[in-house]
Amino acid sequence: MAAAAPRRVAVFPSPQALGPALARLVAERAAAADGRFSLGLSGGSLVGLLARDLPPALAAAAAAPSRWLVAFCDERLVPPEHPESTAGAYGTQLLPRLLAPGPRVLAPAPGLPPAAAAADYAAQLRQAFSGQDVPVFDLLVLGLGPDGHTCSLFPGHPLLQEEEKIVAAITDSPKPPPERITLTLPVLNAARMVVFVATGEGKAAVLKRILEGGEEENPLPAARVRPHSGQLRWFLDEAAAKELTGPVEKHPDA
Ligand SMILES: O=C(O)[C@H](O)[C@@H](O)[C@H](O)[C@H](O)COP(=O)(O)O
Repeated sequence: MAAAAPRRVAVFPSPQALGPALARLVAERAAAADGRFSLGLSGGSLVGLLARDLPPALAAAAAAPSRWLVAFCDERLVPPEHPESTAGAYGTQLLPRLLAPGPRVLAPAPGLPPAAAAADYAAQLRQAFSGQDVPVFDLLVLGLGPDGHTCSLFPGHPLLQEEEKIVAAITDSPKPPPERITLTLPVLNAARMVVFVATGEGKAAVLKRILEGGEEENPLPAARVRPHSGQLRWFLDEAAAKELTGPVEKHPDA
């Protein structure tokens, strides 16, 4: 495996303090992007965090996301109006709160079976990132499960070996719903910057293992995210970071 990318670990007192810092980072990366800003978003608790803190951060910078391309790092194959839909959650909670004109949003086509949904989403990405063998996102914001999963890449799953596809289907996700599509590791590792966001005590043990446990023969999915030439950042709250003993950047209350 390639050498680990340099990484920074930032610890905030609470998710409420972390959110504005994450939003500022997104706004800064967008402002620094050359032309279009491509942003990949994950689901779970991130949706609420970004919906709360990204609109004010962009309003403060008077930045409209019209030059943004937003895509989802994984999606649960449920109808968009279903409470488990990541695109649906962003579509109702975040996107309407951004200044117009809004971003271009790529979302998996609803109603397709898993393999066809993955192929369709891969085709959308290939078109949006034409000229690149593997889409290079300016920023990917990833979550972390207590089992070490990220996107819909789960521990021990054959999808961890995927080297050709940029989007893969999964029909046996251990976290429901079982049918999903996900960006693959080659896409995650091609990004210019990856930020993992993990909050809560339930993530503490897995973070200790990923960040301070040393090399493993079969690394957890999140530990396999080591951008080839991009930056790797971790945004944690104190509860999630409570088992870490190595150096971290401590941030005061925002
Ligand atoms: O489908 C999903 O659930 C997400 O895309 C997944 O990758 C998520 O980011 C992690 O499971 C963390 O979720 P929480 O932040 O809600 O713990």
